[in-house]
Amino acid sequence: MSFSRVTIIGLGLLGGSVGLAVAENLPDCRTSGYDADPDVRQRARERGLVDEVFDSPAKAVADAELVIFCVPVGAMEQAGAQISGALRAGTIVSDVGSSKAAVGEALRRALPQATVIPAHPVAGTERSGPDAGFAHLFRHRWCILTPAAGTDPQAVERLSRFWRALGANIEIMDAAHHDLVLAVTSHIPHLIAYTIVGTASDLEDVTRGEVIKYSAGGFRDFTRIAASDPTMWRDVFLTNREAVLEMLGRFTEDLTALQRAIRNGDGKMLFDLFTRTRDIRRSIVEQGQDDARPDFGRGDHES
Ligand SMILES: NC(=O)c1ccc[n+]([C@@H]2O[C@H](COP(=O)([O-])OP(=O)(O)OC[C@H]3O[C@@H](n4cnc5c(N)ncnc54)[C@H](O)[C@@H]3O)[C@@H](O)[C@H]2O)c1
Ligand SMILES: O=C(O)C(=O)C[C@]1(C(=O)O)C=C[C@@H](O)C=C1
Repeated sequence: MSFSRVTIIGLGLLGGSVGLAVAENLPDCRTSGYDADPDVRQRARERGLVDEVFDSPAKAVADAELVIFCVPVGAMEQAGAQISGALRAGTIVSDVGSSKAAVGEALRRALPQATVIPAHPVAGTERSGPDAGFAHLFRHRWCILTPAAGTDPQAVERLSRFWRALGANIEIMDAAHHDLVLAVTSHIPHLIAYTIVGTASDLEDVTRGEVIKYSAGGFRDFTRIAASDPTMWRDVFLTNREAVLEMLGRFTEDLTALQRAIRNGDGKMLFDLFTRTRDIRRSIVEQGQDDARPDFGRGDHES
């Protein structure tokens, strides 16, 4: 059975995209929404991100069968607590947060009576806010569900069906494993982008104007990632601290080995590594996961 009433808490990039994707793919499902920021609520009404925007979180969730929290991961517990007295029995509670173990614990603490199934659509852009969302965001993307052991399998299947209807592919994973994998594939790449753009802007011998003027493809790609929302990413690093620190330790060791290879003129090491990494890129393209493809759902929304 699919959901006929879904509430979205947080109407920025992710919340807005979920609302628009439901309208496009599940026309029989009615959506309601709430955001803590009155300006965002106003813009969400103007853009029609959900069928009805409420000024109170309790009213927004009153008849929901599914509530999805689309707020920064550090705000999940407080956002959950705001609706704790207002949920119907049997409501499924989920989220879209980028880290999963801490978010699952936060939502279960705030809503002990609810069926909590954390989720992470691995899809996004560097943009944020109510103007950033679009209906195709989840098409051909993975959505990872991290239910705790013992979660009702029918509820998990119901949520999986919901995300499949929005175009996503489903993977079910242990929350701790999710956090380790995403530390490598998403969180550390963002940290590297923030670092390299920060370093470039702090240089004394190279002016900020030169950095902007001569930014070639590689650096420009880093600047896109480094433009991502500061609140969201602060919270990701604070909630996925252990996995990020573990992977950062490995990364730092590998970077030091590269530094040594450059100093020692060890061309073979550099060539072998660059050959291995090129093969990874080729595998991604071969598997059809290259988001430069025209139907990947980003194109017309890029600024
Ligand atoms: N941006 C991405 O690429 C991306 C991708 C996948 C998952 N996520 C996750 O999605 C979530 C939302 O990210 P986003 O990019 O949509 O951010 P966003 O800044 O675009 O939207 C977040 C919204 O949450 C609202 N909010 C904050 N606290 C609230 C509260 N207590 N109650 C109600 N509303 C509240 C804010 O006002 C804001 O409008 C985060 O947990 C993030 O980790 C983001
Ligand atoms: O494409 C981008 O701009 C993103 O950063 C999206 C991205 C990612 O790292 O892949 C960012 C955070 C998420 O939790 C999921 C997706």
